[in-house]
Amino acid sequence: MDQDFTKYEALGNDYLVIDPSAAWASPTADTVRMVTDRRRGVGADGLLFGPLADLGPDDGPPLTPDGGGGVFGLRIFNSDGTPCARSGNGIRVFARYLMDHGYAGADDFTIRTDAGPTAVRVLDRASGLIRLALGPMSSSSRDVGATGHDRPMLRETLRVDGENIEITCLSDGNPHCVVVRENVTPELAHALGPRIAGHPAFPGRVNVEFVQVRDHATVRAEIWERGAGYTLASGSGACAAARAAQLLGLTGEKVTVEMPGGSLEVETARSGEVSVTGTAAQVATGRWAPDFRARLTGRRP
Ligand SMILES: N[C@H](CCC[C@H](N)C(=O)O)C(=O)O
Repeated sequence: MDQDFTKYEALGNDYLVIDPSAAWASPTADTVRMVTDRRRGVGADGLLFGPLADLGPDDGPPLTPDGGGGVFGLRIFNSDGTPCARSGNGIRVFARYLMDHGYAGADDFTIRTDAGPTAVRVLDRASGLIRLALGPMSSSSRDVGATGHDRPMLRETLRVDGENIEITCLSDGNPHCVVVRENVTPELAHALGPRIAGHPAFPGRVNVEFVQVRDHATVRAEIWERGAGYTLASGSGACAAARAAQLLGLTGEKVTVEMPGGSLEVETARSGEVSVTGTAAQVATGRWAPDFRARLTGRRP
């Protein structure tokens, strides 16, 4: 492989892809932080490690990194080094990587992450328009990782520094907390996002989506992610925003989610299955400088 890493972005949500065939070892929390650091590293919201032939003990059917069976294993990391079960933008990015690097020849394939399989359909190769089927989203507090007895988390009140905030929570493998407001801004996400993401009601932390309903088919979302902070867009966050708005009776089955980095189309089938459609694009490929590589590998250059 003539590159150590590739950088992609999906609506300004940027990811580094490291191929195990070119890696020094599996990423650790430390090395993820080093490479995603925006000043001392290459910089990204997260890191994608794959394609992998093995995801660990409860692995299910064998993965086929060569594309033979069309199932590709992927590990996702947030920029703070924590693992992340799923990423709507990251999986589209990885799908594009698989297409660009000759792993995926067909327009339909599957990417397996710690959250299970995600069905990928390439709608337009030239523009990188890709649809992901994420399955149903759960509103169960157990799936969201919230404290208290198991219950659907629709229209709950969360007390944050003396203020009562109405929240609706969902999980697609990642936990999400949706807050509907008449107007949402980056300032709101920066002010309230970290206080909800790290609230004691969510011991494993939570991704937070601030949602403004424009009309029955359009919402605007500002996002604060656990593990990455403020991002310009989030695929699973957009799904949570659209699905929560629909469950609250504010929108229909097809919703355009506008985020600072761009828009995604989210659709909920009658079965409750959620799919998301959007683009992803390659930015750069690169090589580690010898000294940086030495720090990553712990070996002298
Ligand atoms: N950027 C991702 C979401 C990452 C979620 C992650 N921050 C976590 O759950 O830990 C996306 O496009 O879906």
